[in-house]
Amino acid sequence: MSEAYNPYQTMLNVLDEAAKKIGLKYNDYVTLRYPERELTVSIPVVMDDGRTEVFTGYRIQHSSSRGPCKGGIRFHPDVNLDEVKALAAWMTWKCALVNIPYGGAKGAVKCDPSKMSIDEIRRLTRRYTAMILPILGPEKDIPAPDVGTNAQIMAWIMDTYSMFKGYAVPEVVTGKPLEIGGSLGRTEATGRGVMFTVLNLIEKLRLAKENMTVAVQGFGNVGSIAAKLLKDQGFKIVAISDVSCALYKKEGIDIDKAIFYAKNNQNLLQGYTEEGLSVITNKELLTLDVDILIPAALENQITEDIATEMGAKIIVEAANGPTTNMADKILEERNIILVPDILANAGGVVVSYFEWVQNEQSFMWDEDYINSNLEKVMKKTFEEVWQVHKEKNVTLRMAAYMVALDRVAKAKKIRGIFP
Ligand SMILES: NC(=O)C1=CN([C@@H]2O[C@H](COP(=O)(O)OP(=O)(O)OC[C@H]3O[C@@H](n4cnc5c(N)ncnc54)[C@H](OP(=O)(O)O)[C@@H]3O)[C@@H](O)[C@H]2O)C=CC1
Ligand SMILES: O=C(O)CCC(=O)C(=O)O
Repeated sequence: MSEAYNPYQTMLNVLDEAAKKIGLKYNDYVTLRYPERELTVSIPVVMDDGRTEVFTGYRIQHSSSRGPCKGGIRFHPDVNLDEVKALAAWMTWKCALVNIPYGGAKGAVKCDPSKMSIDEIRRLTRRYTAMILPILGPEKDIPAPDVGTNAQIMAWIMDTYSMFKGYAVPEVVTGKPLEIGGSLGRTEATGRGVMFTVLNLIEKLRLAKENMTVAVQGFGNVGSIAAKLLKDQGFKIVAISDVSCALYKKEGIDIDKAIFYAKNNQNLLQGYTEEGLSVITNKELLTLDVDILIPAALENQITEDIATEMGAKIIVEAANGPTTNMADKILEERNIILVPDILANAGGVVVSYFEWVQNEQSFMWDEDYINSNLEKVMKKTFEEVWQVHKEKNVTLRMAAYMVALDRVAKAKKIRGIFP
């Protein structure tokens, strides 16, 4: 991976610039350039054919200054340490930005769940959990779903942790099934937060949502739900994609039908048909002439060349880290508005926080209460970022980092650096 595309370096570049802009001296924030703790584990798993395979896993805790570390677990064949370090740091900034009492963490296992049986995934999850267990806990570090993981995997994490403790500890993980203490609204929360972000932005820009065109890259938990909720709001979703293919329809794709199809086709869009639908390339999707582009897949998708050819007027980052530093500069020069990941996709961790609070209280909130509180948090956070963006004449990404870093640096300063 070249330096420019190293997600941790991407994060550091923005962090350093934000620190300068809010007047922090190097000593005031240097510790935030490093994760507090990095754990790499080798996870032996007996595969269905009797072979023992050893997988590499990580759990990175970037910061615990504002509370327990918090962040998802990714199962993906291409994960690497710097990527997980970046994802952990982005969690610190995201939790601070939406002002919930958490620090940031992220975990990952280098594996391809699409090529593994359910039993192999369960054995891998349980062994990985056992190996990172010393640094987990409801008051230490609380995992959640991310790419390649889901509520069932969170249930196995909860069960493995609880077995070691000797009693049920639902609050050790969020994004669990409802039956064991999961929260209503968590599955949809990230996509719903993306939808609120789009609505908050177009209100500021005084644009009417009806028939605004949207392209969504990635059709997993976040992308498919964001697409569905935006379609329900009156937006026209003209393009969607996953690893298997990218699809375009000028009149708008029937998202409910596409979701139903993918669910019954091993979560793949490949083979989906509709009258007027055509297959396009991933690059064509990213550069389509649409009102809004929503990257909802992985990092480093919007590179310099994509940014140069970008046809969208607005980008709302549902994925973590989809845009490189150089692409950011080009988009700014081209006056393409970009709402950054730590704001746009924060809905997931906000409802994770609600889930953790419900578990701590042994009490369940109803879905309307959860969704309306999520809407309030997303609106308030958007307003704060927008104000800094206008007052300081900086991009929305820079404004979001300035707000978040200020909160984390203050917490660190008040607590004092050891000794
Ligand atoms: N889940 C959550 O609550 C949160 C997730 N996020 C971020 O959102 C993003 C998506 O996560 P999530 O939806 O949970 O993950 P999922 O695993 O549910 O879905 C990921 C999707 O991205 C697709 N994809 C992967 N690579 C590409 C590519 N190169 N081009 C097109 N599509 C691609 C996958 O396709 P296929 O299935 O074919 O492999 C899949 O449709 C990630 O960046 C994640 O960190 C952020 C906040 C919270
Ligand atoms: O819900 C959570 O705790 C974290 C979700 C996540 O991994 C993310 O926001 O990137």
